[in-house]
Amino acid sequence: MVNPRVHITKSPADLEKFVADAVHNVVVFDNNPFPVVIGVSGGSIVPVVAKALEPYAGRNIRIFAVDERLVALEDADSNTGAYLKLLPPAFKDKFALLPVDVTNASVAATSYESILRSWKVPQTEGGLPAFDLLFLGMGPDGHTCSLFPGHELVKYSGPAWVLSIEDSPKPPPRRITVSLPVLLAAKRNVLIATGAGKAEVLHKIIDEKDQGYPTSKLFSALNTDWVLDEASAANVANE
Ligand SMILES: O=C(O)[C@H](O)[C@@H](O)[C@H](O)[C@H](O)COP(=O)(O)O
Repeated sequence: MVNPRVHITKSPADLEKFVADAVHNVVVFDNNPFPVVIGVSGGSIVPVVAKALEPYAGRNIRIFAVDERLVALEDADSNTGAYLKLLPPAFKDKFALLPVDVTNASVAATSYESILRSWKVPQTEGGLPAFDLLFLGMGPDGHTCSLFPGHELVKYSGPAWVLSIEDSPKPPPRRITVSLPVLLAAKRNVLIATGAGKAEVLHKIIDEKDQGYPTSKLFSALNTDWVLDEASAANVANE
C-alpha cells in the first residue's frame, strides 16, 4: 500500500503547490487568538517556502528558523537572512532574530529559545513547543536541521528546545538547532527532499525502514509529510 505521507511531486510547480497549500491551511483555518507559529529550515527549500509565505504579510504569523547558522543576518550563510532577502520588508517583524552577539553558541541557543517562549507557543504535556507547521530539509546523509547522523545532539531528550552545535559537518560549523523531540512534538512537519543525491537515503528510510538516520524517527511519527520529486523518489518503491 502506498504510504499516504509520501508525496512524489511531478514538477516544481506541483511541489510549490504542496508547500503553498500547507501554509494556506495553517494560516487561513487557524482560529486561535495567538499567532500561527511556523518553523523553517535552510538549504534548497528556502525559495519555495519563502514563496509560500509571501501572501501572508498581513497575517498574525511568527516564523522561527529551526536551524540557524551563527552568523550576522546580512551574512550569505544566515538562514533567516536568506528568507528576508526574498520576502517583503514586513516579514522582518515576524521572524525571530538571533541576538546581535552571536559569538557564544550556547548563549545564542538560550536567547533564541526565549524568543519562541515569549510567543506563547502552545506546549505539549512534556513542555515542548507544538509548532503549527515546520518545514524541514534533509541532507543526503539523512540529517535534518543540524541533527547529523552519529552526533550526540541526535540523542538529546532533555527539556531544552534549542541546542547549540559547534562542529556541524555541514558548514558553517557553529549553529543552533531545535532538538529531535521538538520536531516530533510539532503539529505537522513538511520534510522536502529533492534531487538524485537523496534517492538512496530515502529508499533506506521509506522502503527499508532503516532506523539509523536522524530523520528515521520522523518517518515512524505520524506528523510528517515527505515531499519528494521524481529524482529523489527514483529508488523509492513506496509500497
Ligand atoms: O541550514 C541548514 O543547513 C539546513 O537547515 C539543513 O538541515 C538543510 O535543510 C539540509 O542540509 C538540506 O539542505 P539542501 O536542501 O540544500 O540539500
